[in-house]
Amino acid sequence: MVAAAAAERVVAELREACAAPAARLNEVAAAMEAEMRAGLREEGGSKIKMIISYVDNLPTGNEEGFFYALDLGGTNFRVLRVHLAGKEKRVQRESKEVSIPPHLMSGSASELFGFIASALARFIADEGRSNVFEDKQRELGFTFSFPVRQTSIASGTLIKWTKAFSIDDAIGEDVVAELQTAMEKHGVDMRVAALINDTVGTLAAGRYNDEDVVIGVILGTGSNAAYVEEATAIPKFEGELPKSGNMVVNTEWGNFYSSCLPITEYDQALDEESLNPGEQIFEKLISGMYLGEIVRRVLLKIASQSMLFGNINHTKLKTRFILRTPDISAMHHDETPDLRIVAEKLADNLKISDTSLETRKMVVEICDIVTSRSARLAAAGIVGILRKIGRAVPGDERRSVIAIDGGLFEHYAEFRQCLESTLVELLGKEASRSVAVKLTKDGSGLGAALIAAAHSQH
Ligand SMILES: Nc1ncnc2c1ncn2[C@@H]1O[C@H](COP(=O)(O)OP(=O)(O)O)[C@@H](O)[C@H]1O
Ligand SMILES: O=P(O)(O)OC[C@H]1O[C@@H](O)[C@H](O)[C@@H](O)[C@@H]1O
Repeated sequence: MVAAAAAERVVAELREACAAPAARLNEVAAAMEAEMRAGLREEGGSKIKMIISYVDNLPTGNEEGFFYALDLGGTNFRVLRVHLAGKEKRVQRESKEVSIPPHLMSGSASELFGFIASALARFIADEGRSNVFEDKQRELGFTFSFPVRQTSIASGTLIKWTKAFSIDDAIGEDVVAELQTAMEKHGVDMRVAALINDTVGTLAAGRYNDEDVVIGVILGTGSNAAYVEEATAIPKFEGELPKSGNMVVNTEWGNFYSSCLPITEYDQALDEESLNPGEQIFEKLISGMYLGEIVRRVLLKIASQSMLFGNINHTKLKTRFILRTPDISAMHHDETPDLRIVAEKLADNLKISDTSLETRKMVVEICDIVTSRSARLAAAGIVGILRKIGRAVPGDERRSVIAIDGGLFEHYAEFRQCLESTLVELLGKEASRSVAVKLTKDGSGLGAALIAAAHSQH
């Protein structure tokens, strides 16, 4: 049938453009490692910022006390109170999660930080008069999942927004000062003991339960990675060398770019129409905010080049971000014999009905091509970091654990399996035996509390 042939051609071209064989992934890993070195050499040395976190000692497990955590991520915002109980490692957590009202993502800094401070004030008010603090001031770990040039453990200026945020008057401002001002306005008496990126929190939370954790990765709405670097391997670091000899670095790998990346026409169009054109290219290839959108663009091309979906109204199909990564995850994992879930998703989201089983299989294949590329590139980024720190290379017997959080990794099984199998493929059977990947939940909460505890004034 002509329609099927035209559609097949689109899929064949997509498969070719997204191809990420081991040879190409090794080029990506080598480019990542080279960009890491350039970013450590001098500020602005690379597109990847390689931000010094001022976290130079990771949790010991002895941390004790009550600490609060604020977690501002790409789609949600949480307030937590964490009770750390030392070696027993019983961690009690009370938390409240709120979705970030979309209008706040493009409003003003004072609106956003006012929203955060008011949620914090309500959380504390709901505690009632708890005497655990007596005369001590409450302390807070602030997890802020955007690129910040840290100036100390508890201060840093916003470099730029990413994902779906774009609040111009916050750029260049100290995000802790903004929060502190908003807290004072809302009568919240609390000290920000630490400002951390969520990858640093994930690394800290991972290390709390496993001393071999050396890398923290987020694969959620956005994507990023942090790792433990030797302080002497950071030429741009001018501070006093930490006693531990280590420094956690937030790579901000989402902004990585290399000509060896498998970029398609769909990625280029998505980037041109995004809030941050030319920025975060690696993130736009691999993270949860974008995978569904890439698939939508492929389906739109098929609809415009063939009658495969019949004579449909393209309005939905032309609506950006109408197809989300949870939707393609559901289609990708559809095990019903007639791919009924695929049919439902196409009808509900895109008004594409009465598809044949062949057409549904083609849609699943498109999800698989896009998601496999994403998972394989994420694995290549991890291998680049491992090689930078001389881990999992021939002769290295040390165990290396990668702590990973984020809704994409947690909920998309095909993605997770592809990432893990690609790590084995790239590292080789021998070396990959010393590497483990661990889903590490709540680095933004527990990790922030742990780092706040390590910098407590009590
Ligand atoms: N079932 C799912 N399958 C695939 N991806 C999912 C699923 N659920 C959530 N996600 C992805 O995870 C992202 C949310 O990640 P999460 O870590 O919870 O928050 P954030 O990244 O905003 O901090 C969503 O934007 C979405 O892309
Ligand atoms: O947890 P999220 O919202 O998916 O964020 C992941 C990453 O998203 C990127 O866009 C930010 O620049 C990083 O700082 C962040 O770590």
